[in-house]
Amino acid sequence: MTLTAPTTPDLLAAGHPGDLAAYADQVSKVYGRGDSRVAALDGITLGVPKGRFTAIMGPSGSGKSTLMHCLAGLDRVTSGRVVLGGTDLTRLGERALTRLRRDRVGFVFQAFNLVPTLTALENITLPADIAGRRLDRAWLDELVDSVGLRDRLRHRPSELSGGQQQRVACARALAARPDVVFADEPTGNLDSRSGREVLGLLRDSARRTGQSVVMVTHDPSAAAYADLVVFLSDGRVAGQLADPDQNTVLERMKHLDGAGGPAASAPADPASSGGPGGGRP
Ligand SMILES: Nc1ncnc2c1ncn2[C@@H]1O[C@H](COP(=O)(O)OP(=O)(O)OP(=O)(O)O)[C@@H](O)[C@H]1O
Repeated sequence: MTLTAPTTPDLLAAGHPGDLAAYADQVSKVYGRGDSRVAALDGITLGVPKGRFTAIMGPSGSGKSTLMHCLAGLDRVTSGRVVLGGTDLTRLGERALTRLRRDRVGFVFQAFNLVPTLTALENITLPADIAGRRLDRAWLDELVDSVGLRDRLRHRPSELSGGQQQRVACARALAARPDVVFADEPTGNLDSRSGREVLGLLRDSARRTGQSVVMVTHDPSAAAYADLVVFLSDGRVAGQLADPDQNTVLERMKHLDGAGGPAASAPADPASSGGPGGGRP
C-alpha cells in the first residue's frame, strides 16, 4: 500500500507521516442517530510522534477514549483515516484488524486485565504465546528487570500489589515491541507511589528503547511525565503542549473545563511549556 500524506498540514509535532507512529486524518466518530446522535470525534487530525510519550487530556466526554480506541483499531471511525505504523486501519477487514491489534499494538488498562490463573511471567509472554512467537530471551530479561519484577515472576496476580500488577501489564504491552503502546488511565487504580513507578516506566520505555506510547489521563501530574500533551475539547483538538509540567497542564485544563466548546480551540503552542512553578517530574 502506498502511504499518502495526510490531507491537512497541521499534524501535531511532526512534519512527515514517516515521523509518526500513528496518525488520525480528519477523523470523525458518530454514535447513534437522530435524537441520540453524538459526535464523539469531530474532524480530528493529529499525529503520534515515534519514540515519544504522548498524553491525551480533556474534560469528561471530550472524546479521549474514543480517539484512543480509533487509533488502536479497537473501534471503527465514521469518516477520515487512521494510519498506524504505515498501515491504513480504515482499509482493513476484521481479521486483519484483529491480527494488527495482536501483533502491533500494546494495551495497558486501568483495571490491569491480567489472567488470574497465570503467573506474572506467563501473563507477560501470553500475547507472544498466542501468536506462536518466541520472545527474544535477552530482551525479556531486560524487560523484566526494567519493570522491577525479577523476584515476582512466579506469583499470580492475586499475590501481587496493584502497582506490581500494573507493571506486569506494562511488560506484557511492551514485550512485542509494538508500534504503539496505548495506556488508558493506567494510574487510575494505583496509590501515588505506584502510579509514579508506572509513569516512570512508560516514560523510560520511550526514552531508552524508542517505544511510542500514548496515554489517556485526567491527571495533570501524570500528563507531566509525557513528552507531549494533546488537549481535546468537544471531540476536537484544542491545543498541545511540549515538555509539559503539572502547573501548565492544570492551567490549560481549567481553561478547557471553564470555556468548553470553541473557546477551547486555542492554537497549538508547543513553545508554551515550562510555566511558572514547574512541576515536571
Ligand atoms: N458507545 C457509545 N455510544 C454512544 N455514545 C458514546 C459511546 N461511547 C462514547 N460515547 C459518547 O461520546 C462522547 C465521548 O466519549 P469518550 O468516552 O470518548 O470521552 P472521554 O473524554 O474519554 O470521557 P471520560 O473522561 O469521561 O472517560 C461522550 O459524549 C460519550 O457519551
